[in-house]
Amino acid sequence: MAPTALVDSYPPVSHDFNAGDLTPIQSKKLPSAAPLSPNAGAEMDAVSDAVDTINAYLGEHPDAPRPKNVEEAEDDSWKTSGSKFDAEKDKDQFRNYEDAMDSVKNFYAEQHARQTVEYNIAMREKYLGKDREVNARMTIWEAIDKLDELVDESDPDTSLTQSQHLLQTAEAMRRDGKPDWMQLTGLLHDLGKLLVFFGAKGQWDVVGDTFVVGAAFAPENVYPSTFEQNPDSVDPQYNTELGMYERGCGLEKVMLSWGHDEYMYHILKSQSTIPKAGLDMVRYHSFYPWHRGGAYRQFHKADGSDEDALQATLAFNAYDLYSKSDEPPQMEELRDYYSALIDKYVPGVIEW
Ligand SMILES: O[C@H]1[C@H](O)[C@@H](O)[C@H](O)[C@@H](O)[C@H]1O
Ligand SMILES: [Fe+2]
Repeated sequence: MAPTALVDSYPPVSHDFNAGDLTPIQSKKLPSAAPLSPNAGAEMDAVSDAVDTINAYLGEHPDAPRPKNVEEAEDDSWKTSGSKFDAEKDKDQFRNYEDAMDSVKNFYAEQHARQTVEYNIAMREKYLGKDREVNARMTIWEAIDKLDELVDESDPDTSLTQSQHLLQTAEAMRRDGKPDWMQLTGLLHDLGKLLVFFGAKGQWDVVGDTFVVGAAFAPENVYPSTFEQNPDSVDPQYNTELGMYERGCGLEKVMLSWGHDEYMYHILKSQSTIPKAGLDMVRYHSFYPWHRGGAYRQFHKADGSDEDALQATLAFNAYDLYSKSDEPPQMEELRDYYSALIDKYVPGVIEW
């Protein structure tokens, strides 16, 4: 605000203030203005201590005792408040795979045939193993710009660029008053698609919905018949309800088809301070047969941690999917706002 506006909106300040105008009671309470007493330093210290005490009392002093997990407690409503921005949208217009373009159908035919257990182990070794190579050193903004070189073949719902989709997701959350870390998660969730530039075999091992490998392919997946081309579908180690896993082992122990979710989850887990719920949103956002279809519950851990992850993923999903029909956002106008969130949770140069 311009200084003139400030002056206009308040009663005019009197410039002829005179200490002699103070009533005797007031002047008694104030330390004398001049000359400085030999004790001035000590008096100032006393005043400053008193201010600290008051601030501590108000809970505003950095050293004031604060309730534990104050951030989490404040943010709790995101779990249950749902989404408002999409109230008027026709949800049936999204994820219509029956009438999708051939490129989408061909994408899933290839992905479902090629995502095997063997391939998944090799990719985890390559991208997450202790000897993993750093593919690039980039800030989040550089990564967002780079991702615009990709056109996602699996997506029947958007013709916008990747950066526009990321901003739409984040902006819809911002409009609905979701916490800052969640807005940031919206902005970052697809950056794992950079795998396309880091030696992926194609798009089939980067984008699209994810599913469990190493157990029977669930019918809740899109185009489920295309899994017949996957050699694991006839392997008795893998083609049963539990496959190579134990009931209740927890999703943490289950391998999801390799792609941008799992990769980005690990990048953020090791190089950001985004809370666990945000990491889960990234890790499971493409796991539609699970979060939308209700499949793979046999692997849920009894301690409720997978239910928590499901709640987080569902809270995220509406923004990811239904913001795709929003107006394309103006990147330049939003840069400062999101830069502050990036600096708070995932600053500087990231090792990709
Ligand atoms: O086509 C889309 C796209 O690749 C998304 O990034 C992914 O999260 C979705 O699950 C998928 O359906
Ligand atoms: Fe995604």
